[in-house]
Amino acid sequence: MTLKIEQVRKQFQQHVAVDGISATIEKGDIFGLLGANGAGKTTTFRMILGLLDPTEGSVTWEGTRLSYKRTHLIGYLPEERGLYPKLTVKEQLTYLGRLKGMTKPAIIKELKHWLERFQVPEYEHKKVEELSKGNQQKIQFIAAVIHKPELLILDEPFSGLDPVNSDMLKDAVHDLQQAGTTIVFSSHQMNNVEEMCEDIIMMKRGKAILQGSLREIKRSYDMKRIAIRTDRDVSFLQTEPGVTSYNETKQDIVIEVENERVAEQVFHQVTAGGFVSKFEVEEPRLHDIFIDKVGGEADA
Ligand SMILES: Nc1ncnc2c1ncn2[C@@H]1O[C@H](COP(=O)(O)OP(=O)(O)OP(=O)(O)O)[C@@H](O)[C@H]1O
Repeated sequence: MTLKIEQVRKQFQQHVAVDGISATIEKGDIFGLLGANGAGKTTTFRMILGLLDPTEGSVTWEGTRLSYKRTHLIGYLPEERGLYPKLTVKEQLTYLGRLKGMTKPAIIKELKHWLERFQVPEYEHKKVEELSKGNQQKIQFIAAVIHKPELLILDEPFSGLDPVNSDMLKDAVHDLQQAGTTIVFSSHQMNNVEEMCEDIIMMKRGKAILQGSLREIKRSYDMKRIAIRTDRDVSFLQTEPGVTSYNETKQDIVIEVENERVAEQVFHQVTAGGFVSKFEVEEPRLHDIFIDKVGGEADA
């Protein structure tokens, strides 16, 4: 089961929201879609789901176009949460499960399983409006997965969740992946993306500015962070060409350098003067790559 996005473009009047995105996502992958606010992530999701027609290009699942009619194949956690506040959790999920073609006993069985798993079995008979935002999010997640979709699209699944709930959701997503579900998700929280994805696309103003395996991206990225531990004074590094930042933490001096060549140079300078107990070149964090590539400002 392959999800294929080919040269997809979406134009709203004069505005190009998505501009020539391509990606191949294999069965059982967890694929990350990153970008600042307004970069085009939700628009891309809507095209994958068949809720929006691309202006150009195509999205196919096993060679055929996805449409919301093939709804049993797809699970979607939208960014704008869409639960009915006055319905109980059971009523809500029964309604949504029926739309996905499930029988009532199957819905109840799955619902109980998920509520147990999320440690909130007592929510079955609570109205959605009585639940906190984070807990509503868990219910919305259950709504996206209750019918065991083959393709799961999660738009900002971790927003608003505390660390415990966030971990619970991550475990659930991992288990679904193990069971063969193909998962595409967006997140502004780079640590979540680092933990979960093998492949990513980073979007800016509708275009892919970085794409591929996260490991390769990090390996090839020039920006390097170095942690140094020594009793010697290395403050001369502050004005060293190629050193882009210098910070003294409690134990280490942490600097950032432009590339590997500068890292080598710094190594020779620092070690020439005597004993250094630590000199560690770390991979760049996705957070730093994001800031470097996308910048601080939103795209909208
Ligand atoms: N129906 C629409 N009509 C006109 N413009 C739209 C429409 N939908 C989205 N846009 C524009 O397309 C751009 C991309 O929006 P999109 O919602 O895909 O971004 P996003 O990456 O999901 O952002 P966020 O992280 O804030 O959710 C934005 O500039 C937005 O204003």
